[in-house]
Amino acid sequence: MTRCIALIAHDQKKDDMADFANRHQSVLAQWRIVATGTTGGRIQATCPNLDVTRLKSGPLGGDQQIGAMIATGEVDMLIFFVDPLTSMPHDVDVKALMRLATVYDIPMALNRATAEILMTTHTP
Ligand SMILES: O=C(CO)COP(=O)(O)O
Repeated sequence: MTRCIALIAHDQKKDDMADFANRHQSVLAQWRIVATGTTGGRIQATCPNLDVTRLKSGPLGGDQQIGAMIATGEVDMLIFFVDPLTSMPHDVDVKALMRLATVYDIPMALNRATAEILMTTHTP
């Protein structure tokens, strides 16, 4: 079964995520991709050939959905470009997602430098 990668970016990091997805399009195409709603929309607009399953927007439960998918073994790797300089109403959801990625010990990149490494070291 194709392994699944989750892609998420906070608003200030969405340009970065769109660029990242564009540059790694051929590798990402080998994964099943899930994303929070707005991030997924940006990725699809930049990379129309990628098949992206869009969940709810982060503040409306998208982080929690991805956390649940980690808990059920449906998400194998998380790339989350976080904005460390803006406070978020759904900060508790973000923390819960990171906690579950840690509990289930899946590869998790929270910035681009680490995401770049995961793209070269982890295959679906
Ligand atoms: O807020 C987010 C993650 O916490 C991202 O959600 P969106 O991709 O819907 O903006």
